[in-house]
Amino acid sequence: MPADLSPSDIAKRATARRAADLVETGMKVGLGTGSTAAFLVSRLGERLRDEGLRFTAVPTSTRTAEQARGEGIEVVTLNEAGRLDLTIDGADEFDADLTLIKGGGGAHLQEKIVAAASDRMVVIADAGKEVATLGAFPLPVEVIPFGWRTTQALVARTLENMDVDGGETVLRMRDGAAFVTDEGNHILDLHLGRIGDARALSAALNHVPGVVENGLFIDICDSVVIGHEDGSVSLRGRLAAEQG
Ligand SMILES: O=C[C@H](O)[C@H](O)[C@H](O)COP(=O)(O)O
Repeated sequence: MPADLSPSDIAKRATARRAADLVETGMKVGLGTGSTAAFLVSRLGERLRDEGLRFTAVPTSTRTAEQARGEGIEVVTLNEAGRLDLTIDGADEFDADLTLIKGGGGAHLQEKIVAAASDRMVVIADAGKEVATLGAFPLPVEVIPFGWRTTQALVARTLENMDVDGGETVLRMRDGAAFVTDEGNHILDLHLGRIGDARALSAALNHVPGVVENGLFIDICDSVVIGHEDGSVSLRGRLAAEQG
């Protein structure tokens, strides 16, 4: 291992390298966003140069698109690609049902659309992201800028009727201003502590006027590759079953 990688980065690199092996020449692949996904894109660039791997990528953010192009990967839009074979993406939390919280980097809207367009979604995550109950990580909710304070109040009222422990809703900030997503929207981070019923919460949040999409991914991810700090990986879901 290179001395400059932290234990956490060793875990991220391990999961990314294992998932990168799933990509085959000719595939159309959704590329996630975040620090773990960055290891994936870098590994795919290596495979492209070393093994002649050729595939088409649909990135889930401008950040990932820039990195992928820099690696020489062919990037197309989702509209150009249509149906995708596979999406590989990071997550902020996942539970035993492979329900996810995503959006810590503010990219969950594009990520959810790309994952939904894919035959399968494989998550790459370090072991610390596995939880018994979702909700310690604040749930990102993308809202349109128009009237966001009203949307925030409506979201707060919605949470009063939900099976959660907390209800604080915080506008995400960056450099002293409201964070702006690739789609020109803002993010409310919901500090819930515990999410008792992710399906009910997701439906209720997406029903609020002004909400574009929340960061819960339900029945979308089929496998998780978990990276450990010793450089090993373990599998959950379909990939675990396939590998026996
Ligand atoms: O919006 C960002 C994405 O959902 C990321 O995949 C998620 O936040 C995990 O990021 P990281 O790999 O940096 O922990």
